[in-house]
Amino acid sequence: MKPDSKGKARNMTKLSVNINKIATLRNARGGNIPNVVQCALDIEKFGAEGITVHPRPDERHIRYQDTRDLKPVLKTEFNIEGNPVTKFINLVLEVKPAQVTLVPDAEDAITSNAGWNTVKNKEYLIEVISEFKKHGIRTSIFVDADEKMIEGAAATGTDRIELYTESFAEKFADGDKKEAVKPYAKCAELAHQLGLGVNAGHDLSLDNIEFFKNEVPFVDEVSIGHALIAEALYLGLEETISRYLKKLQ
Ligand SMILES: CC(=O)[C@@H](O)[C@H](O)COP(=O)(O)O
Ligand SMILES: NCC(=O)COP(=O)(O)O
Repeated sequence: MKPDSKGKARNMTKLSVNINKIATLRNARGGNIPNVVQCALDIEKFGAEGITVHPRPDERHIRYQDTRDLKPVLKTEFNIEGNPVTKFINLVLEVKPAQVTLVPDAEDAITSNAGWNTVKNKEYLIEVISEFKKHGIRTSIFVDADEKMIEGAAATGTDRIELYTESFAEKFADGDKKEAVKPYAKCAELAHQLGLGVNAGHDLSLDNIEFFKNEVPFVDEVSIGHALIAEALYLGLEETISRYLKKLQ
């Protein structure tokens, strides 16, 4: 932990790179260019501290087989995200990543578009989370920055929450930075008090990450994909990752 400008304890925030979009590019031609596994290894070499994938039921980007191919070769933390339908649960129990992030996304969702209602789904989440934890897999659940949902998450036995940052990113882009980040800072503080680890992700970018990191305490990890891969088109993966790492120090 290092103190920030206000003297508050800050932990180091790990960068986990979501490689879904690399798989999207590969799938566009049906071959193996770019090679998703090789890209993940290079991303690790460039300093990322984790690799995130979000296999969706239609396997439009990351395929279930990709997760099996990645697991034995990755050296950093492997995080698999998804809706815990039976097929997904079985995959995670087979692959055994360091972390599973549960996301309540509908099959036809273009991307993740909501956090869990942790109060309504409490029993279901308790059941799924305990199964993953029994197998030594750290759990995280995707939630909106809503204090009731954080309290509900703590009651499920999850190790961490992932704050769904789309609304922060949207308001930040509109210029309302302070207001945008307020609920996230509150919820991260509350999660920490309740003994939960804090992750964050969705629409984070080189533009907004430093502000988020500086304003929101106790963030253990951010997972970033869409913007990072788009930025890398101009900067290259190595330079892009190095810029994120500097902003997350
Ligand atoms: C959980 C989350 O926030 C998503 O951003 C996600 O993992 C990205 O998924 P797509 O690549 O399918 O948009
Ligand atoms: N968990 C969020 C994630 O993995 C990446 O989201 P995005 O940067 O692609 O929006």
